Amino acid sequence: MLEAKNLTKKYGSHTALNNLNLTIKEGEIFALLGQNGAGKTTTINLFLGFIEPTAGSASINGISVAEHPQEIKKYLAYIPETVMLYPNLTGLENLKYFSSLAGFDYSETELGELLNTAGLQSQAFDQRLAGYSKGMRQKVGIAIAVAKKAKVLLLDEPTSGLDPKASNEFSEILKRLSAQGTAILMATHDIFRAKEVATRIGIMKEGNLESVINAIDISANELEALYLKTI
Ligand SMILES: Nc1ncnc2c1ncn2[C@@H]1O[C@H](COP(=O)(O)OP(=O)(O)OP(=O)(O)O)[C@@H](O)[C@H]1O
Repeated sequence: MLEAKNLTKKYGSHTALNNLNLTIKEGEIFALLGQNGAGKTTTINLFLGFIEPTAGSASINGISVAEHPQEIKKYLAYIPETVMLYPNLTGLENLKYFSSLAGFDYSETELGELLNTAGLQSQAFDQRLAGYSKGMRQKVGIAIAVAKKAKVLLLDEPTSGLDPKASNEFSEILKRLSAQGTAILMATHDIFRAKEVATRIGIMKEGNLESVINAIDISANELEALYLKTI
């Protein structure tokens, strides 16, 4: 579970995130929409402990990120817009390395199963990352998250630059993870994807979470209209 309580980040006199109150429960996918500079990445970075809040708190499974930055790493996985892995290692080797850092020692068969579950084609397992497409790298990122048994997944524009098929596959994997109880927070510019994959959608403007909608209650067209009205 992710929880923000009065979470605020200021840079000098500029408020990047203003008094965010938000709870994302197990099995929920929360999509954050908003223009460039609205505060989406700031929110994710506060949950990751990359930056310190000016006020308020971010917690993961009830543990304060600012007070226990190392402990919360056990529970979460992060997939940035561009997954940074070792280009000279294969997909399998990257997965082995990153899961071992998290304390898991998987067999070759288990590593293959994890990559398979994340949707990577088996002929790519032993190819170097340098030759992977963005979609393939995202899949290794997902496999690492699953290997770590992450309870919380943070994603920053994960589908930007993915072709529609890769983006669709990615959404299906997220839905599967949420069905298994993972709490997911995803910043995105893709209104259609947000409607399709999320359980709830938040629209941010100038550091404020202006509206929160249940995805089931709104069509993609209505969401787009609300987004344009809000920003
Ligand atoms: N290190 C920093 N120093 C000063 N201002 C910053 C810093 N990081 C972010 N900001 C400001 O905070 C605000 C929120 O930025 P943030 O990156 O969270 O937006 P975003 O919604 O993720 O935008 P994008 O869609 O472009 O990724 C912006 O006005 C940005 O300029």
